[in-house]
This record gives sequence, C-alpha cells and structure tokens, in this order.
Amino acid sequence: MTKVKICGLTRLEDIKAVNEVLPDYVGFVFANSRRKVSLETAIELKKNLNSFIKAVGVFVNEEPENIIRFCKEQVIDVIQLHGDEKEEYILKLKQYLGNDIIKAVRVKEAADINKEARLPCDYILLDTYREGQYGGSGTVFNWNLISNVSKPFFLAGGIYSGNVLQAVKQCNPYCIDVSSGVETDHFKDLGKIRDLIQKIRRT
Ligand SMILES: O=C(O)c1ccccc1N[C@@H]1O[C@H](COP(=O)(O)O)[C@@H](O)[C@H]1O
Repeated sequence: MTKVKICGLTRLEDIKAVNEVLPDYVGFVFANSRRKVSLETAIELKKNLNSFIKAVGVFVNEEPENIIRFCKEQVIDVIQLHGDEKEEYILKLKQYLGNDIIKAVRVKEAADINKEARLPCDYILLDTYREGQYGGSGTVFNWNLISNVSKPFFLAGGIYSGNVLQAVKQCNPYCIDVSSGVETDHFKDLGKIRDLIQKIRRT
C-alpha cells in the first residue's frame, strides 16, 4: 500500500491528530519556512509521537554537523535534504549516520529525475520547481514527466484529498507527501488529514 507522510507539524495538537490516524511518516521542518521548528520544539513533539510513526527532519543546505547532532539527539529517524545537496554531502552524512536519506528533486524536466536518483540516497522525493522557494509550495507539477524512476520515490507538491487518488494511480509513488493540502488557515487540519489517509488506504 502507498505510504503517507504528513509534513510540517509544529504543535502538540498536530501530534495528537496524527497519533489518531497513524501516517507512516511525519515531517519536522528545520529550514527557513513558516513551518520551521526549533530543535527543542521537535524534541517535545517527538516525545509525544506514536512510536510507529517515523519522524523525518527536513533540511535545506544545512551544515552536516547540525544534521548529525539532530540524529544523535534521536529527534529524527529519517533525513530529508530539500536543497542543493550534492553527492559528497550525502556521502559525508552516510559516513556518520545509519538513517535513511531522502533527496528532494524540484522537477523542471524529466531528465532531472533520474539524474538525482543516481545520488547515494535511499529515496528521492519529487516536488514542484518554483523559483526562489525550496518546498511547501502547495503547487502540483506535471506528473507526465515521471516515468521509470530508478529508486522508490516520495511524491510531493500540491497534493490534497481531491487529487491524491489520481496521484497514486498515475505515478505509483512509494509514499505520498503532503503539507499545504492538509492545512486550514496555515495550521494542520485533522479532518483533512483523515480524509486524505482514508482515501489512500482504501486503494
Ligand atoms: O513545508 C515547508 O515549508 C518546506 C520548506 C522548505 C523545504 C521543504 C518544505 N516542505 C516540503 O515541501 C513539499 C511539498 O509541500 P506541499 O504539500 O506542496 O505544501 C513536501 O515534501 C514538504 O516536505
């Protein structure tokens, strides 16, 4: 079954919401964003998170030493690199950490996808390219650009309960990744999260 990641949790009530519906992953954004959380907040959120849910740390061009520190604090289980990180950067993290690594690709053209899939990461994440913004755009990209991806991939960018079934059917991702599409007035909305997860799990 297609897995689900709910990204950009910031409050204890978000944690209570996901504990009810058990997505496979949740994301804590440590990059510049209105969803950014501090290490201290993330520690508190993770303490209250159901242990079946994996916590993903979302970073953009972060110092590797900080990522290593966050992993050692056991705040995150999986690392999501959503910036311009290259092969040497990923290899450096791999040298010190056993955590799975997801590398985001902001897709402009089909060739971008398998170029990034050759990086020494465990998964890639396909997201919308938007000038001047690394992620959380709430915008869909052209899914027709996806074909024969050589690694399991997360599909992100503007997914919500109204297009998630089409996304699963057309793209067959390993995991659906959603942030803006399960928010109301910039905060996570349990009704929207529940609706999305129910739709995926009925497929
Ligand atoms: O969510 C953010 O604010 C964010 C900031 C910087 C990098 C990545 C970010 N989130 C990731 O963006 C995608 C798509 O989100 P959306 O559903 O279109 O809002 C997702 O992978 C988030 O992990």
